[in-house]
Amino acid sequence: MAQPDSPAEPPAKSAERVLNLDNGIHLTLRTGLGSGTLFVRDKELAKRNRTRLCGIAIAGSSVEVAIPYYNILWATIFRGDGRNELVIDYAAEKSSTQFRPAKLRYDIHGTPIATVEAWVETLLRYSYGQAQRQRRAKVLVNPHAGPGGAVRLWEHEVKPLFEAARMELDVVTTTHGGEGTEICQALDIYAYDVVVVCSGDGLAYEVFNGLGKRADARKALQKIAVAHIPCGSGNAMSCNLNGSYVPGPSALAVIKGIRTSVDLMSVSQGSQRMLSFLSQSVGIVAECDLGTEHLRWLGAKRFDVGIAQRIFSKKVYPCDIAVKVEIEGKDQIKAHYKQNRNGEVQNQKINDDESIPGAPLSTKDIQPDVGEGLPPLRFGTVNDPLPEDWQAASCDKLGNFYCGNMAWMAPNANFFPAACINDGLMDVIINDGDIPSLKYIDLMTSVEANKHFDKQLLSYQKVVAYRFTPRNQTDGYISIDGERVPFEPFQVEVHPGLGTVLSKSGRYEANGPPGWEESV
Ligand SMILES: Nc1ncnc2c1ncn2[C@@H]1O[C@H](COP(=O)(O)OP(=O)(O)OP(=O)(O)O)[C@@H](O)[C@H]1O
Repeated sequence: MAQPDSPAEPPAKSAERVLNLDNGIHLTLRTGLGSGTLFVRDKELAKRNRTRLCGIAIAGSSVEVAIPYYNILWATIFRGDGRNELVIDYAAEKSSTQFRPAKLRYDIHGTPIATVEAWVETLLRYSYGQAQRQRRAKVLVNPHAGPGGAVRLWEHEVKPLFEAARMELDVVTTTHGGEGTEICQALDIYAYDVVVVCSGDGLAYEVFNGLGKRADARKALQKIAVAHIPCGSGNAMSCNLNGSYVPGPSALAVIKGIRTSVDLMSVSQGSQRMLSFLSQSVGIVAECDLGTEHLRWLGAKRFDVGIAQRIFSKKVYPCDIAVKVEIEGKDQIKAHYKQNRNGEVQNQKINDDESIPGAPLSTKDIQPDVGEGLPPLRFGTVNDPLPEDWQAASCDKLGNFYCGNMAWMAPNANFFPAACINDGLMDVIINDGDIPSLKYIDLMTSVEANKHFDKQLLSYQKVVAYRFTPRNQTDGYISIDGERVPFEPFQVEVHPGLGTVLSKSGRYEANGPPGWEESV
């Protein structure tokens, strides 16, 4: 089980680490290698949890149980009529995908209250680390997301944990498409810390766009973190930020999540400008996503079925692509990933103070700071002349154009292993569509094993902007974050660290491109 970051110094004094209560109850806070755990010496509790608690086998003493700090949701002193009680709420692991809130209650009449208060504060400090406690959340639940069931998942798997963590919840079940945008456009950004979407990635797209449409867009995107509870079929955002595609562990990751700057992208098409947080695609992947809506009941499997159905058709998508490339060459990209990964501690917004600026940015193209709305477009719109220093190419045989801002696009689909959360760069992969079927199958199936990155058939670049212009086709699929947009030219540029999310570790949870550790 993942642990939160090491608690900030100063370390607790020994009296703050061990709490001795009546009836032989000892509560010990143990940090250090492999621990970060509350040990509870309590015969009765140990008897009830004979073998395991929170997924941790009980070692050594048969009267001691272990609860990782990561699972601690809250601790408080309940002051009753002449009887004070220490109450500790934690997430008990029912299975690897399900947590249930549970409580420890101990009478503390024989212990000075100040001692217990100090111990409680130490426990909370260790358990939350850099994460904000008791977040105020606007929760949006899309009852029609993915295979359905988001309302049930929210009620049973998530809400009880959020409540046990004493989060302040304002819940809306959406009634129509676009409501996420409307709500976030009008949101009182000083009344909330986070917008949590219980949905697929579509509702997160609406939230970013709602915040982006405001006159104070930049402030709103910095002040309000966006978090995802996976209830759709792809659930990319949660895979990347929570390291999970199921609601229970994701709920815990959101409770303990760290505010982190995330790159966002502006897409201009016709006279429209929209924000994209995840991806844009044209070709086989776009068709598999948007052309399989009728298979929604299959959950994530609908993408596999879509790929299999299309791979033999050798369909090509003629187009012009112009790119402002920042890093070319797979070895250089691995080296960039390594650099970024090793220095990424800086990517976290160290606390929740809204005045903390976004993460340090590695891109050379920082946008000028003008006004409070969305940053101005550095490269103009799709209707402007193409900048001269962009690499332009005509692609007659394109099979797949895929631009990603996150690594996983769905569970087991780490399409962009070199993606970094706020390096100010977008990852673009391109492959032809007329490659032999068996090689195509090999290429597509190698994504699941994270072996596609080094394949010669696949080009992989890091870019700051591009323009895509379809040619010789009357209609087709263009996907922006999984939403269909008109089959017309579009242009995209990245905004370094413009958005804010809650992440488990201040970076994407994916493993990186194969062999990045050895790159120089
Ligand atoms: N109550 C509702 N009725 C109809 N549409 C809704 C409602 N609430 C939200 N939507 C729309 O549903 C779209 C898809 O939502 P979402 O991403 O949450 O689920 P999904 O598409 O099923 O998930 P995935 O992208 O993983 O397949 C969103 O663009 C949103 O506009």
